[in-house]
Order: sequence, then C-alpha cells, then structure tokens
Amino acid sequence: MAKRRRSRRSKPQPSLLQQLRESLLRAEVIGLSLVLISVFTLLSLLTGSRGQLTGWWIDSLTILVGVGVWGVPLVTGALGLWMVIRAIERMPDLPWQRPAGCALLFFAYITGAALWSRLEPTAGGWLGNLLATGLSRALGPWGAWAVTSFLAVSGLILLTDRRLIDLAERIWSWLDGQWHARPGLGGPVPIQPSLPIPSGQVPWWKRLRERLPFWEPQPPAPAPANLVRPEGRSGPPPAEAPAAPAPRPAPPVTPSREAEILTPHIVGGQEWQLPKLSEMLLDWDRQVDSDDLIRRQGRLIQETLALFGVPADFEGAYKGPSVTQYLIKPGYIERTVKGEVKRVKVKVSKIAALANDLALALAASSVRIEAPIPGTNYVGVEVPNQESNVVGLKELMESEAFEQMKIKGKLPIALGEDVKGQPIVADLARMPHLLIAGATGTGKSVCINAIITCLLLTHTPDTLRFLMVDPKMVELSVYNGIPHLLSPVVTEVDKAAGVLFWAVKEMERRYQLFSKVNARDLERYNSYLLKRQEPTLPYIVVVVDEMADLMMAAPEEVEKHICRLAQMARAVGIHLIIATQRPSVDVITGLIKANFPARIAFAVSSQIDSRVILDMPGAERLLGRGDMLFMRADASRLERLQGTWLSDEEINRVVRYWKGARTLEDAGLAPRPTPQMAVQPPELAPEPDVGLPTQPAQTTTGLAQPPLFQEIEQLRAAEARDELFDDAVEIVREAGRGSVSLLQRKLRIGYSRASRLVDQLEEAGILGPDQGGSQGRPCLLGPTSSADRSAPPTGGRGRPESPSPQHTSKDESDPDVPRIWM
Ligand SMILES: Nc1ncnc2c1ncn2[C@@H]1O[C@H](COP(=O)(O)OP(=O)(O)OP(=O)(O)O)[C@@H](O)[C@H]1O
Repeated sequence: MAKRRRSRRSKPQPSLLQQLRESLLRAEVIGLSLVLISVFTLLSLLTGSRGQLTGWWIDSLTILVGVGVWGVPLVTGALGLWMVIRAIERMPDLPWQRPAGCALLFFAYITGAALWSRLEPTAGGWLGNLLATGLSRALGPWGAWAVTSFLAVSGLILLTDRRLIDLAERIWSWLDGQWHARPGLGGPVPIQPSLPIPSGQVPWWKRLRERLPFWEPQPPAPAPANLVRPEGRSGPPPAEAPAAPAPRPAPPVTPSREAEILTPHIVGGQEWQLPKLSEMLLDWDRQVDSDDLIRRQGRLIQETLALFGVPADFEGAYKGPSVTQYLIKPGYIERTVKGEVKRVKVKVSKIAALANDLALALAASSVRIEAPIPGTNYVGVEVPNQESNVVGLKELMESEAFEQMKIKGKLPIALGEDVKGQPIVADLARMPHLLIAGATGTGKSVCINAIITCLLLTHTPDTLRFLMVDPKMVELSVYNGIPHLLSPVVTEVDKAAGVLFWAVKEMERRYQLFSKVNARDLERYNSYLLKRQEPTLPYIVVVVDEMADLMMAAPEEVEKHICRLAQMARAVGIHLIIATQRPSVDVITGLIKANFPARIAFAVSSQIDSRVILDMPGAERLLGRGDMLFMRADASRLERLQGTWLSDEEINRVVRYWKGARTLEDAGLAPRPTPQMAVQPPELAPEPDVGLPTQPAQTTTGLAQPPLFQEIEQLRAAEARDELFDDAVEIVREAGRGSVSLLQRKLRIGYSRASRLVDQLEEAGILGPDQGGSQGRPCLLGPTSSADRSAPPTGGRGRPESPSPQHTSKDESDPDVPRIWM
C-alpha cells in the first residue's frame, strides 16, 4: 500500500511542451485540421480563386499526383470527419485495412491515369509517372495494367472489408433478385434493404442530429385518450409506434369466390369417388405488409441492436403469412488482446437475448429469434405482420409440394405455411403419430379439422378409417355420419379409453394377419391382398381432441394404450393424433412424449409449457390464431408455421359430400323413414348435428355406424377372463354340469379361482343357475356349440380379415340407400 502511494506521488508532472503536444495531437484537432485542408483544397479546385498559399498547395499537389489532386480533398475530408465522429461517439479504432485500402486505390488511380495518358505529366503527376514508368519497364504495358488493376481490387477489398467472394455473391444475388423479380416468376425472394448500413452502426449523422440542441424531433402522434402518465411528468406523449400491436384480424369471412353447387355423390354399391377440391374448399384473400414498412422495420432492428452494442447488418427479409423474418448478419466487435486489436464476430446468443428489447423497439406483441437460421449464417428475427393472413387449405392442397407428397406419401397432410411463405406438408404415415398442444383458443381444433379434412379429400373409406374422441363434444361431432368413421364420434370420457383399447386389439389382430403371410407392414400386406384380388385393409387414424380429460378419467389405462399404439401401431397402419390444451407433465408424460417424435406446439403461456411440449423454449413467443411450431419426427429443429385455416362452411361441404345426404335431398330422392331403416340401436345412432345452421337436416339415410362398443365390451370381457376358461368350458361340457369343487379337482386350483371361473361360465351363458346340494349347475352347451361359445369373441362382428364392405339386406334391396359398413 505504502509502495503504491509512493509510486503515485513520484509520478512526474507532464511538461508544458508535452501538454501542448498532447492537446494538439488529440484526434478531434487532427480531424478538424484535415477537414479544413480538404475544404480549402476543394474550394480552390472548384472556384479557381487561389491565394499564394492555396495556389502553391494546389500546384504542388498537381505536380506530385496529377489528376489525383481531386482525390486528396475526398480522402482527407473523410479521414478528418471520421476522426471527429470517433472522438465524439467513442467508436472503436479504425482498423489499418481501411486507410491502406484507400491508399492502394489512390495509387492505382494515378498510375492508371499516367498509363492511360502515355505519361502525360498532368495526368498521373510525378508520382503517377514514376510508378507507371517503373511498372512498364519491369513488366511491359500489359503487365503494368494488370498490376494496377490488382492494386485497385485489393484496395476495394480492404476498404469495404468484404471478401472477393462476398462481393461476387452480392453482385450475383442482386442479379438473381432482379431476375426473379420479373413478373411471372414465382418463389420466395427476400426483400433486400434499399440502403444497407455497414457494420450495424447507427448512422453517424442520425446520432449527431439527435445531439444537436436545435434539432427538433418529429412531432409525435397524439397520445391515446386513455394514456395514463406518472404524476409530475409532462412533455410529449410517447410516439405511437409504427407497428402498433394491431389486434389480429379475425379470419376473413368473405371468401373470394362463392360456393357452387356440390357434385352429386354416388351412393349404393358403386366405387367411392373423391370430392373435387374446387367444389369443397374456398379461396381466401391475402393482404401483405408493404416492402417499405419491412425495410424500415429492418433498419430499426439493426439500429436497436447497435444501440445495445451488437453490430449487425440487416440483409433482407422473408414475408410470411403472419410473421416476417428479418435476416440479420452478425457483425464484428473489436477486442484488445495483449495490446493488439482483434475483430471477433458477435455472439448469436447476444442477439437472442435482445428479443424483448427488439419487441419494445418495434412495438410488436412478441418477437421470436431463431439464432442462427439452420444452414445459413443469418440470425432470424421474426416480427408479427401488421396485416395477418389466413392460409387456406385449398391453396396448400393445390401446391406443388402437396402434389409431390400425394405421390410419395400415404397420408398426406397440409399443415400450413412457413415464414418464407412456403407450403409445409407432411406424411402422417411417416410421422407416425402427432401430438398437438397449446393453450386454449390458439388453434388446435382448427388444425385437427384441417388434417381430418385433408385426409377426407384424399382418401375414400376403402383406404382410410377414423376413430374420433372428442370429450369437448362440439369440435368433432360434425363428422358424425361420414362413412370413414369406425364408430360415431365418442364424446363420453369413460368410453374413450375403450376406443384406445379397441385400437390396441385391432393392432394385435393385424399383426397376427401380417405374420401369417410374412408381411412387414400394411403396404406389403395390402399388395399381397391385391394380388389375391381381395379387399385391402384401410389405414386407421385415431383422433383424440382433448387428452387431459382422458388422462384424468383413467390415467394408467390411457397412457398404457397410447404408448402401446405409439410404439407398435405404425407398421399396421394405425396412427394417432392427440391434442391437449393442458401441456403439463401429468398429461404429456415422459413416456407419451418419447413415443411422439412429431409434435406441434401452439402458443402457450410460459416457457415451461413450451419445454413440456417441445423440450425447448419458443412456443411462449407465438402469437396464437394458428401460429405454431412444428417439430418433425426426423429433425430436432423447429419450423414456425401459420397453420391451415378451414372454415365451418368448408368442413360442412366435405361432410355433406361424404354423407351423401345432400344429393338425395336435393334430388328429392330422400326416402322417408321406414321401420326397416331404423336398424341402429339408439345409443349407436349418429349424434344429431346441432347448432350448425349450414348443415342440412339429417335424413335417416345416414350411414349406419358399426356396433363398436358392443365389440369393445366383448373384448374387455374376454380380456378379463381367466386363462383356464377354455379348459373349464371343456370340463363342464364333458361332465354335463359344473361346480366349484369339480373345477377345483380337475384343474387343481384353489377355491376362489374355481368359484370365479364358475361365475364367468355363468356370465358367458355356459352354466345355468345353481341347483343346490351336490347337483351343481347344469351345462347349457350342446356338444357342437362349445367351440363357438368358448372362442373369445375377438371378431365379434364376424368380420372378414379385411374390413370389406358388408351390405345389409337393406343395402342390397334398395340401391338408393347408402351402404352400411363393417
Ligand atoms: N390457422 C388459423 N388461421 C387463422 N385463425 C385461426 C387459425 N386457427 C385458429 N384460429 C383462430 O383461433 C380461434 C380459436 O381456434 P381453436 O378453436 O382451434 O382453438 P383451440 O386451441 O382448439 O381452443 P380450445 O382448446 O379452447 O378448443 C379460431 O376461432 C380462429 O379465430
């Protein structure tokens, strides 16, 4: 300590001469002097009025550098200004490359001038002639030109701090942009900023302007009437932001083209025909933000980042349907390491951490940052559009990508459009299951409806069947009655677990069928069936609209079935789509998540929820209304999409088409209800479509649904039976009677198991009532019927191996009645 104090005391005071030299060598003073010299030089050159000093100065310069005299005021002026600004703004030191580049360009210029004028003294001056003569003598005239060009290009590279390849790329991308901008050529082209500002700095003139005392900022827009100010504060109200968080418009309800009359659906013993897209789906208008607004926002992002000490360049933007993605290229910062100034690239995490500050600067409801955009050297800043659009199913299904997917994939679905405006399609068969989660009112049901409708427009009931569970009761009930349904839409939570159970059993049944013919998957099995000219097995898609309700009712059973299906059902063509509005760990358990690699997250309220769904943050920054993050099964990165929008009208058209009800009605052919047609048990009849004004009244010709729940009950009973049930049946049949002691003795089991078996035999109608004493119970089986009775009723519906259509007697007798399936 004492040592330090002594050393401080012994520090010598600078002399007066030193002080004077230091103040004269201050950057501002030198900078101002250079600016002054450049102004005098320029004025003397332009006006021709020269004093003795300026005359001597201009003559000397002309003799020295010839036409290069015009470059002198430019270089000295720029250098001087930069030194002044640097002193005010405390900008980092100018790297040596820039002045060196400037000097090289200058020498190339005067040498070129001397070579061009064949050593005319006024062209390149003494210096230019010296260089030109030296080069010509050493390398000949062409060699001299080559070296001069080399000097010019090197100077340009050093001055602009861009690599040659970058410069070439820029020129190429500009030419490419011009080419693609020609009318008639499609494809996404990023919007180029009109005036790119190098190295992410706020322009110096803007900063200086704001410091000037007489600078009047732009008059702010009037404050909103309900703006509450803190006490004692006055002054202008905060300017209204250019991109105020405009309430997102409700999806437009005015389609650009009105519905036309539906194509008649042919019913009764004929081939199914897929509906025409143009007759089912509507076109939706689009509005886009102006390019100028996007450029302004891009520059604002660049300036905001620079204000936070993060230099970055705004290099372009992609206009998506609901967000615009700004392409930001991280710049360089200078660091002094051991006295040496080094340029290092800005960390992308620094940009990512500024999401909230950017949202504030842009007055956006939320800003998501993708750092970096995979496969590029850009960071993507996603800002909500002022004009948000809906992405109609029709345009997606008519896109090239969907056409390709229809050829390649088995269950093509159109999910939406990404931030570049590209359609995103996927194959559900390859996913192979999909988990959809998000807060309430963010677009899950619309997404599910879009997926279902997409499948209904590409598959007939021969190739695809649905099982739908909708505990909310209103979302999927509209599909009741379409022939693709294996059962009416299940709305009771207690029955829902049964549906999953049935799907597991169907999976096991299919595996057995496949193993008999050594088929590894549904495709191979179907091609085997086709060779034998047998009807093929359809894909089955199980849709559950609210998983949380199911998990609350029977968590273990539901989780067990879902996991079994998710693990094994892919090969047999059973696929799950499961949605939940409660993204918590008790609903989306680790086991379920592990089995659903393909996931969609809609907006959620917290980062924790986002992590539960996607294992990473991001969904908390979504905007709602169909804005979603899609995680593909085969890629861990997320894609941000604007989900497909589908109106009730479109859904109703598709449902009406498949029900065939409309045609019968419109043609006046709808048969009156007859007792013969009321073939369905009341609890299995399709639920009436209530509350949908566009839905035509149901006729009784609606397709009958299969008695799935009877089968489920039978399956469950069979599942609950004792392993020795079949043996017990044999014993009682042979003995002609049955009792607990008989079964105990023959099967060598305990009392309780034997009495349970007796109960099960009675339940199955094999044993009669107890006759008391040693009589036991009579066996009700005849000698031949035993096999039938004892066989577990796995094929409860007497279904053939493939679910080929079974026409009821009504079908065969009346061709106008839609066929009844299963
Ligand atoms: N893809 C989309 N494009 C435009 N708007 C959409 C889109 N998806 C949803 N919306 C809007 O969001 C609203 C809510 O959507 P939806 O009913 O699908 O939410 P949800 O998540 O299913 O809600 P809940 O869980 O309460 O049923 C819709 O009425 C619609 O206005």
